[in-house]
Amino acid sequence: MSFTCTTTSFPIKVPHTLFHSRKFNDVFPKTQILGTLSFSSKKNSHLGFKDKLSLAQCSKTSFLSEMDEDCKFEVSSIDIPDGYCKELEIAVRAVHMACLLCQRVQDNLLSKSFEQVHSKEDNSPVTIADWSVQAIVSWVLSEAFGSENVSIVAEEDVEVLSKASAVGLLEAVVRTVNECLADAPRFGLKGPGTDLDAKAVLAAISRCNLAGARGSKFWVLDPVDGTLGFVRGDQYAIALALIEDGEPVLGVLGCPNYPMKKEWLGYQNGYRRILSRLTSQTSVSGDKGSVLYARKGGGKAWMQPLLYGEKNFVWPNSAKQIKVSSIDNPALATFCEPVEKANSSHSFTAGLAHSVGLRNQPLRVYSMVKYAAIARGDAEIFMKFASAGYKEKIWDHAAGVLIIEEAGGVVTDAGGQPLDFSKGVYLEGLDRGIIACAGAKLHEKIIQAVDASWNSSSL
Ligand SMILES: Nc1ncnc2c1ncn2[C@@H]1O[C@H](COP(=O)(O)OS(=O)(=O)O)[C@@H](OP(=O)(O)O)[C@H]1O
Ligand SMILES: [Mg+2]
Repeated sequence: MSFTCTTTSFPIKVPHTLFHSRKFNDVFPKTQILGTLSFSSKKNSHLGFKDKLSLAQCSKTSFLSEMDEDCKFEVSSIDIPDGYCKELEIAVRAVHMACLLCQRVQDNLLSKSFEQVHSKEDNSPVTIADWSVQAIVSWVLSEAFGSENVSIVAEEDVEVLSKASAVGLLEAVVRTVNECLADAPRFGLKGPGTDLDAKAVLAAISRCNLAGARGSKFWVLDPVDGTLGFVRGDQYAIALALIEDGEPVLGVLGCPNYPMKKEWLGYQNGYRRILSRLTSQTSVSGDKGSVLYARKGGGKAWMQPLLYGEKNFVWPNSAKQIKVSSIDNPALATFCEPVEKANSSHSFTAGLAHSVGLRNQPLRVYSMVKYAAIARGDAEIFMKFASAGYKEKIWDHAAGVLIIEEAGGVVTDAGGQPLDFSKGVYLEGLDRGIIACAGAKLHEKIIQAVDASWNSSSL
């Protein structure tokens, strides 16, 4: 028996069949069923109850006194996600609002002009959607929890927006933010009452700062992940996570162009752009867009459709549970990777795919939608091998990692270690690259293949 728990009432993991046996009830008369969860772990596999464990609530004292020598099964405490309910709901609602904001901006961008795309100091693109989403999420979280209690680490700053030459740009951001906040009541959130002025919008954006990443609890936001996909009319994501003690505890991923059904994901690079020009917004809207979320320790991940038309958002908004794929044979698996060669070596992954017998063409998708694809079971493997010297940022991974893990998958660096969110804005100490898989067996194979081919690669 192994558990460490100091409370008097605590959850335990018990093999499902044993839980329902008379023996168990005799031994633990005071147990109360909390639910059933799927579970598969090496630690428990010797029990022969690999995939179904019941979640029971016991009192520690009765547990200890009534545990007898005949009971030769392993019990350990479970991290039940009883906290963060409010945080999760607010975060999901805010991301839904951000998705609709982004859809409006993207449609406008595609139908009118690309002049609305600006360059940051590092030459990466940024649009009014990036600043507006950051302002919205920052404002909503601060209103809900009090700005003094909320620390947000996010990608954008106000440098470009604050320049005298950017007055028109700032006006566009303020307009976009207010349009979006006017919709807050539809999402069950309180709006500001009167429009925010430029000063308030800039304050909301700059309230997010990188220093927060050193704290023990902070939100991390990528307002528009995959900006290149966004400006090209393709996939992108809004990624929000809550980090506590260096680990993501909540993850929310808005994927405005990833429909509840997977069909369109495979049509890359411009298919959606063409589609959106050929069809009216209303005719395609019902089929596109989803928001995924998970809470650490819940053993469940969820997906909701975006809100359309005049409807009001009513929690849990037709949430469907999502699970990773059960495919564990590389020959049948599909792997995703970044679209741009500059962001991950396509030649290395092609060699690696060949070496493990992966036959399907890689699914090249912009943004953290790749994490969503694994969590939803639409692909089995995600690999990213950036060039030497590039340091991965926490906001590009936190939400996706948690959602995949809770959907039943595995995410580590290429050395098999969990990603470390405790060292500031970068994933410090990351070994070579990132590997996310639908299951442990596939993951093991990919890790071994990386080891076998790494030295002969040019990475
Ligand atoms: N050189 C280099 N190598 C690796 N990664 C980089 C690099 N430069 C940027 N980035 C970060 O990658 C984010 C986009 O990753 P993707 O997986 O979406 O790539 S791709 O657009 O599909 O090619 C991208 O996120 P966004 O800036 O939000 O788009 C960056 O944070
Ligand atoms: Mg990003």
